[in-house]
Amino acid sequence: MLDHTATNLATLLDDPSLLKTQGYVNGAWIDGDTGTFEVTNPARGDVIAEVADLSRAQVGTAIDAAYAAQKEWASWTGKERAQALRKWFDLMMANQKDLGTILTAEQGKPLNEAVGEIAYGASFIEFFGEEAKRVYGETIPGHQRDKRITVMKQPIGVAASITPWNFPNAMITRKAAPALAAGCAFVARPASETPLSAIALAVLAERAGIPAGVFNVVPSSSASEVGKEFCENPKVRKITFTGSTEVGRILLRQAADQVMKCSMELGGNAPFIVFDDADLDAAVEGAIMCKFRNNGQTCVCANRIYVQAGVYDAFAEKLKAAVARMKVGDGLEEGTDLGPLITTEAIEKVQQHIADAKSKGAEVILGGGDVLQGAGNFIEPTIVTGATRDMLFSTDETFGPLAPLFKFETEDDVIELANDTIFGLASYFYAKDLSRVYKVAEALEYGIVGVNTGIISTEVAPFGGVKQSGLGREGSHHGIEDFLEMKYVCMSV
Ligand SMILES: NC(=O)C1=CN([C@@H]2O[C@H](COP(=O)(O)OP(=O)(O)OC[C@H]3O[C@@H](n4cnc5c(N)ncnc54)[C@H](OP(=O)(O)O)[C@@H]3O)[C@@H](O)[C@H]2O)C=CC1
Ligand SMILES: O=C(O)[C@H](O)CS(=O)(=O)O
Repeated sequence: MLDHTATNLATLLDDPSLLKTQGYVNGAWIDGDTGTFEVTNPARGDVIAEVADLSRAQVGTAIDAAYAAQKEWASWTGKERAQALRKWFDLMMANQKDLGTILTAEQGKPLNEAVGEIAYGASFIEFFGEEAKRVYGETIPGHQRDKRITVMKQPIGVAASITPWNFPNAMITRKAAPALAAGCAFVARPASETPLSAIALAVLAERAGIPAGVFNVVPSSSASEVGKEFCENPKVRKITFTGSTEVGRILLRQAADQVMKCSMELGGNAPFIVFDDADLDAAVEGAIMCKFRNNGQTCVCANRIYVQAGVYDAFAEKLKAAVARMKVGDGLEEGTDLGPLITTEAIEKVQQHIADAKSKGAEVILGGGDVLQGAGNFIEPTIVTGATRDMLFSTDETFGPLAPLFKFETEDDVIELANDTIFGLASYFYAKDLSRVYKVAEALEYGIVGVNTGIISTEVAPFGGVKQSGLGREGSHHGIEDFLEMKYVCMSV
């Protein structure tokens, strides 16, 4: 474990100019009217930056700038917007390691995961740059001999985003890319824990020649005030949010007053099912990636692991051996598999879930949730067996390195168990029998089903949830529709 010296982030970068701490509004770098707020490295506990704390009035100014810039941006051809987005993509990839270092320093994930997130985030800009040229309309045969009907799609206007700390780059680009490709202007409010990655995106947007006012970043310590400005300002026509279902409900209620279009990527509670006929080694590998990516801090992480009785003990032993080999440490350190959790509250939630499970009869076969020594938010990964549906992790998202193993007997039993949640984002199962694969994939009530894989995230597919996991889809050619309005023209000839 590192001795937790100060991070001195700028000294770790090839291009320290990527490390800015101001807001980016209408093409200008601005300080916050309400001072600054601190950003800390969750692995070392040291303050790595003091970031501009923009006021609600300054967020309003950013919205005004976006409103003023949007019409001109929408007048560009799809190809012209595509060329600007391509330059932004190229700059992100050229600065991938620096962007990853900034991300790890403020969020904590291992550097290889952070660098991977940059490529994932950039892939949305590349993909939707291409889609900018394919916003097609249609003609419809008239309902009367003298009528002609054409349908056109136009950008919705100003879109505003609120995003979480767990993917500080990709959650912004997954929204900004389709918005800008569609001809919208964008105001991004990043999580207060991780604003530096968003600001670095603005540095590169400016270098890519994206016009002033089209892409704005408004760091702020007050999320609720910014959320209210986004929902109450009549110049904003779309709010797009990634985060907890609880906050999603707040924003939906606030947006209702203006009947604002909303995209919501909310909480999850993913089941990960291992059938008797699964390739056990593949299932263990998939469980490791699905459960421990970002140290369990993703909305698509396996939250409940169901293993059929015939392979339960073998799977538990294999998983325990694999997790025991994982290294907990500073994400900036070579060889780290599991970084810190984002806050001490996140640690307490994992410990609460472990204590609850033990009190209801679960057995800890690895770990136990002890905090590891050092200034960072480090906690040992834990596996429990004997998990049952009355335990907290059956209904609540753990959002940390806890793998609860549930035993099940039949296919019908596990489908009922898997679907018994208010959430419906991601689900996974390992099996070989083809008819079982088809039946289970159709029966799972989720927006995403991973079959014999633990990683489902890609820019080419429509990411999103059903039930209380959200509204709308991000990624794939569907993703741009959320930033377009459809209009038809009925003409008498
Ligand atoms: N479906 C998905 O793709 C994802 C879902 N999530 C879910 O989010 C949760 C974990 O992420 P977490 O960041 O803690 O979630 P939160 O919902 O607490 O925060 C998400 C964002 O919303 C902001 N926020 C908080 N309260 C308000 C408010 N009243 N009005 C406007 N904005 C607000 C936060 O700001 P600040 O941090 O500055 O307080 C942050 O930027 C988990 O439940 C996880 O499943 C997370 C990521 C992806
Ligand atoms: O915030 C998240 O958890 C992401 O949506 C998960 S993913 O898209 O990176 O898989």
